[in-house]
Amino acid sequence: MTTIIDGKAIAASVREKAASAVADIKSRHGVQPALAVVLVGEDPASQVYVRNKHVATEKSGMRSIEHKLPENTSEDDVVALVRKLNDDDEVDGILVQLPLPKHISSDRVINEIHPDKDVDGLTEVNAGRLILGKEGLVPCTPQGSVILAKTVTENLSGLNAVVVGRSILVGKPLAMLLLAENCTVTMAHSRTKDLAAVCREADILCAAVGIPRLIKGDWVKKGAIVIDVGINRIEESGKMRLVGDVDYDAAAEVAGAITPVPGGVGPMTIACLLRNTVLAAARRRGLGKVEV
Ligand SMILES: NC(=O)C1=CN([C@@H]2O[C@H](COP(=O)(O)OP(=O)(O)OC[C@H]3O[C@@H](n4cnc5c(N)ncnc54)[C@H](OP(=O)(O)O)[C@@H]3O)[C@@H](O)[C@H]2O)C=CC1
Ligand SMILES: Nc1nc(=O)c2c([nH]1)NC[C@@H]1CN(c3ccc(C(=O)N[C@@H](CCC(=O)O)C(=O)O)cc3)C=[N+]21
Ligand SMILES: [Mg+2]
Repeated sequence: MTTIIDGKAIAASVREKAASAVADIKSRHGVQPALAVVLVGEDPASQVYVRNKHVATEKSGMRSIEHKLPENTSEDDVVALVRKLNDDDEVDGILVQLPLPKHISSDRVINEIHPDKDVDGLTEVNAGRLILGKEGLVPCTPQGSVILAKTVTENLSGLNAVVVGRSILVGKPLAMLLLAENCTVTMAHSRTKDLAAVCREADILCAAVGIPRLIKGDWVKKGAIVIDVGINRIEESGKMRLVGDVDYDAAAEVAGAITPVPGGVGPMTIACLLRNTVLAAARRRGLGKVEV
């Protein structure tokens, strides 16, 4: 039998832990952790995500500060806002929603975020810490993906992990986290030869590509853990629907465990963002160790 990994339920438990840490911080130290989200432009999908983050942040007991800037905002103005948030002692976490409009360098903007407030874990400092095995803020989607895999098998040591996709936001940090779990990691991408054969070797198969149902059922090894990061909006029989990068129905026939889309990795991303914000608040404000 295939286990359908319930990302929504697991995310709810991560969010509960974050909420009780927030309550604890409030009662013991009288401070309310705060997350600032910066959204530039009117991309509909980004607006939905930012809205969801806002609701989840407030539900956890933290303060949510939204900065919505028009599409034509200059790079310098976005950088100026990030610097202002860096200097604001009440702000614990800063998230700049990606993608940014084309005239703005996301690399420049992201690296202006103070590493201790970088709850997305995307700055050079946090990416460096991850690769060096030092403590830092870990990107949310990869973090959530590994939590989900570990609900199936707590010990991932020695397993063959294949990560399809090598983006800075997902694929690369996910490969690093799986390596830290002592997996044997293969990173596949658009130039990989015979992707099907590479995938068939995977005990843990992670797809972070952005192509609907790229990964076919017969690319999945029997009993494998399949983590589908992809979020693709497609039109099917006249209706819009969300599908992953994995051909879910076919893959579920062979996988040992699989994440659905929606209800898999997506909710974990937001839960881990709350977790990172609590961790950032505790570290920055010198509140000692918090359990999240
Ligand atoms: N669930 C969640 O919370 C999140 C979901 N996502 C979703 O995850 C997916 C990936 O996002 P992201 O990493 O930002 O995407 P990017 O577009 O930044 O990266 C896509 C990666 O896929 C690789 N790729 C493209 N085509 C192929 C192919 N035919 N075969 C193998 N590899 C290929 C690219 O390779 P190359 O480097 O060679 O170009 C690249 O490394 C998207 O569907 C996105 O919506 C993203 C963030 C969070
Ligand atoms: N700086 C930055 N950090 C990000 O982490 C980031 C980003 N930019 N830009 C866009 C991507 C995408 N992303 C998602 C978050 C939640 C869901 C999510 O909650 N998904 C629900 C469904 C939501 C729906 O119905 O659309 C689910 O899969 O069940 C999906 C995708 C974060 N991203
Ligand atoms: Mg990219």
